[in-house]
Amino acid sequence: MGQTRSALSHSADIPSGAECKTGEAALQLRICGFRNGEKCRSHQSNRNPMKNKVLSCLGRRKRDSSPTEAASGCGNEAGDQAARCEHRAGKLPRDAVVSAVEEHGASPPGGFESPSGLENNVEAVQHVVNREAAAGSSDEAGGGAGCEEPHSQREDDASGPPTTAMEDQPRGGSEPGRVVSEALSPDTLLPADAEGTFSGLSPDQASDGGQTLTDVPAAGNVTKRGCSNVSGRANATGDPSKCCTVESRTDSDQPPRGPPDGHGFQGLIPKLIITRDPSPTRSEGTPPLLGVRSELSSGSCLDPNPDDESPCSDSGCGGSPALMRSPRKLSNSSSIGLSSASSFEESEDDFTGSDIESSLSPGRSMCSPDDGMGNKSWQKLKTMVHRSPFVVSFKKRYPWVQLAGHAGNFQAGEFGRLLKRYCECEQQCLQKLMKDTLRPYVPGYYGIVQREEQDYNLMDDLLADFDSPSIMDCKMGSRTYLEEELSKARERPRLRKDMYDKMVAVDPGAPTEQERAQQGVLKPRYMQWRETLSSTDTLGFRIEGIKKADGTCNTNFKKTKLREQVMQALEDFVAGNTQILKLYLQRLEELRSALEQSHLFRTHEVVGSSLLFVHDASGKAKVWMIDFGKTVPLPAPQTLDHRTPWKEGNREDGYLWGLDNLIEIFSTVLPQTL
Ligand SMILES: O=P(O)(O)O[C@H]1[C@H](O)[C@@H](OP(=O)(O)O)[C@H](OP(=O)(O)O)[C@@H](OP(=O)(O)O)[C@H]1O
Ligand SMILES: Nc1ncnc2c1ncn2[C@@H]1O[C@H](COP(=O)(O)OP(=O)(O)O)[C@@H](O)[C@H]1O
Repeated sequence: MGQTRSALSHSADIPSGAECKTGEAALQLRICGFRNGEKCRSHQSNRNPMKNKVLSCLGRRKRDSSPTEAASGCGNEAGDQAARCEHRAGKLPRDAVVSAVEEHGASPPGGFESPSGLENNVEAVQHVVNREAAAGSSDEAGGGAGCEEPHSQREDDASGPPTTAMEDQPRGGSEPGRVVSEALSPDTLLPADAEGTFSGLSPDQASDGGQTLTDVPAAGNVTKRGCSNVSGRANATGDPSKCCTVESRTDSDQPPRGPPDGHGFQGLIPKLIITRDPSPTRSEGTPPLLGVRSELSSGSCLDPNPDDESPCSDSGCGGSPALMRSPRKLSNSSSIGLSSASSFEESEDDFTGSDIESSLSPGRSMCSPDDGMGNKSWQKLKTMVHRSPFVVSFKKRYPWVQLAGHAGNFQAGEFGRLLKRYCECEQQCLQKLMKDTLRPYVPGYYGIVQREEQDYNLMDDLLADFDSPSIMDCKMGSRTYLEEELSKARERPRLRKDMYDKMVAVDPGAPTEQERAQQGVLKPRYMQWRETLSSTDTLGFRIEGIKKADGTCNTNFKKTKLREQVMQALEDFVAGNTQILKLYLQRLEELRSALEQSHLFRTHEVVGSSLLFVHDASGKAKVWMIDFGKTVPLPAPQTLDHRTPWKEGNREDGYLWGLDNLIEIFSTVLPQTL
């Protein structure tokens, strides 16, 4: 992929003394109070700013801390926690949250049966509605708040989504959430095809223990940028000094610049080498893989806090207390491939005789390692796969499956809803989607709820209306990381041991010699490797996972790249059912039209979002868009057509190009099933 550079990243200073400790876990969902102008959410006892705390609260999954990572000596845990908390403490507060589920007409349709251990939670479910800031359409404005405090004034918007174009009304009907203005600096492109030289360890390494290096582009055109905040996160203090600022520079011989917070750096200078992947691609120019060869200073360590590189990462986008309270990432979680939501397990009766569980016996399991190598980490994933049923309205009992994504991100909600770990970026997007033409194609969104001191986005469970559904997750787009993540990797490169391990698990030969020596890769490098290994790069989408009605599941699609391979997977998914294929095709075409008309879509970079295909034996088949954790507004008046090949800086994501291909492939498969 064409490697130009943008400078959308930012960082947040970590105020000292931020209190990270949460109070006693409240075993309820409850109204989230919020004081206007609050600057450090970590002081709220009902917040859960700590990733580790979250993990310990959920008590199910945690970061894959390999011995190497554990022994990396990057600071003690308490210190790391404090640092991370403080880091997040510099992020945007949520202004106001009030409301209860009853206000939104979401009373149970009757017959709700609380699952074991969930009674308190269910009873106490409170629908938290953010009063949207006065600037209710920051997206329309194209962002622009930068590092400012969010608006404290909120509009009381209890209106539901528009009834037009609403195939699926949310079961609630309130308009939760808030919009936070955002700012981007469109003129902050860094040079293409850069071979950067990274230098030193930035001061924040000491706090988060991460492998943070400071880049020095070999040839550069680094323009000055201010408090840009691509994901709506900003320095909660509003202190410009805490905003990311990169000095203008065009001379590669300039001394290395420090991290965005203005700190200097020390240490040896590792080197970033952009390598080129020979795979066919549609990106403009000669899009390279971001191969990174860092010559790390001795004594440096790998990043034990790898989740700070995308909007929903705990510390990644610089300065949102929303993130602070709700770290989204479990670093190795996606490698799980198929997992159940941890809290479904926690809160529900065990469901014995799970077909998925039984499918995981060696004889049946399809969730095998990509390369069949039996790598330990992948083996471990298999044992984590199981169904987690929960009781919902109408006393319907059904299993819930998380096909991809981050483990522990989901909890059972009620009334056919589920809770996804709060991510501010996703919250803002879902909120806006409730008013967009895309509304029928996304899960209904009901606001933010809190459970056990963790905030969640409450949304429709798309499986709720299906019986023994077959499910497919297709990640859309030709790029799976934000431009921001790329620039961030250059500015503050963090080696990801977990990603290195995932890479090696699939292909031991994939890491470069340097990466092998470092036992780590940068996130964009890993993501690009995944893209070129799969059909993302060549078709603009990839299959992440498939679970079939018979309980078999397959997340072994990392190397599914060729059109024919995809076709085969689709055929298998629908079991040759022509009717289902037709319905899917029709739905995809409708979705395409809706996308082409969507204001939100036009004005957002949509990265890492998936299409969730669901059908069952009754003949129902639907497709929804999910996962908006990396759907970020563009600076006005920029828009995307989502088909133009990506060239860094244009922010095109290839979503529609991928959808075109997907539709075309479905159209090809269809006659073959007749
Ligand atoms: O699928 P595998 O190969 O495991 O890689 C995962 C997926 O790309 C995740 O995307 P998604 O959330 O769409 O599944 C991504 O999360 P984000 O890009 O959303 O952050 C993870 O990054 P980390 O969360 O940084 O580990 C990355 O490790
Ligand atoms: N609204 C939903 N209804 C039903 N299943 C969902 C829903 N959202 C996500 N899932 C399941 O969870 C998986 C991961 O979702 P995603 O939003 O991509 O998580 P993450 O943000 O952790 O990547 C999906 O593949 C799907 O199986």
